[in-house]
Amino acid sequence: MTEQTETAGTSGAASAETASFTETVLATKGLTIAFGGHKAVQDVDLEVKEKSFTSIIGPNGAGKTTLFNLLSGQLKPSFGSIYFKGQDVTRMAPYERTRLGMGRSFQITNVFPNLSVLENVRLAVQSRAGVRYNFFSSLHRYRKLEEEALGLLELVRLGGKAGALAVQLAHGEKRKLEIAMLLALRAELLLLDEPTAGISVEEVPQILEVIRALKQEGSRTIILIEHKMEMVLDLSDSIAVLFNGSLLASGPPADIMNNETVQAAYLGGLYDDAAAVGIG
Ligand SMILES: Nc1ncnc2c1ncn2[C@@H]1O[C@H](COP(=O)(O)OP(=O)(O)OP(=O)(O)O)[C@@H](O)[C@H]1O
Repeated sequence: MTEQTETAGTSGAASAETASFTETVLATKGLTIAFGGHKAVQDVDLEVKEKSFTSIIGPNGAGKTTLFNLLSGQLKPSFGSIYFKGQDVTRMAPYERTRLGMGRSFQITNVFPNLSVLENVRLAVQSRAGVRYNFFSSLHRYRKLEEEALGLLELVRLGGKAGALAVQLAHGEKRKLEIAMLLALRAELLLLDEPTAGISVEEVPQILEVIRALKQEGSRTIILIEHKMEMVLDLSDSIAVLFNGSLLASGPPADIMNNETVQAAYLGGLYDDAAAVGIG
């Protein structure tokens, strides 16, 4: 059922407006998970190029979040494998994947509500540095950690809130803080699961701006689950369409829009956001 349209970089001759990506950073082979008799993710072969921006779309219940749970290690597959930078991570625990550079925002559980925004990010930087290096004791090194934390807060447009308590942040600002803490862990692969879900309409453009800034900075691979199609089309180098747990198609946005299998699914009334996508 899977129809692979040409993905950016796989041809070696990407179009003028599409960046060229060569290295595969994440791959799944035959990834499947069944809950009882129901296959929520079925035989998914996904290939994500290093430093590319991929969106995963599909109707409610298509298996998008389940796929993320498999990628981040919250769930173990019934069949299939996951490779990160060529290494088989299928059986690794979530924290091991995080250490390798796979980052998912909700894994950030250590937001201290009564510490400042800056202190939260500084602690995340420190915990990463503490894992990889020796304990930081000197004031000079402490200031380095704080500088890094401040830089990350600027990147997520939270520099002006550095001194605020985390508990005082608006919902959208909390999302930005989570992203900053994820960046503090030096995640090379960011798994962003509907970052605009549940935030106010006014805050959506700010989250979009942060995600666009991360993309433009260009040092990370980003996979986004998102229902807001204008955002998906604006940001994505590649789109993967999930349908009933299967990968229906993947490729550059223009190819996905023109893909007959995707169109048939949309025109069949099986996809709620058809109008937003502009198909049909
Ligand atoms: N732990 C679980 N046990 C049983 N069924 C599950 C479990 N997790 C997910 N499912 C089922 O797997 C299917 C895929 O769910 P999933 O949440 O991954 O979809 P989704 O594409 O993320 O949907 P949405 O866009 O609504 O978030 C659904 O039918 C869901 O009910």
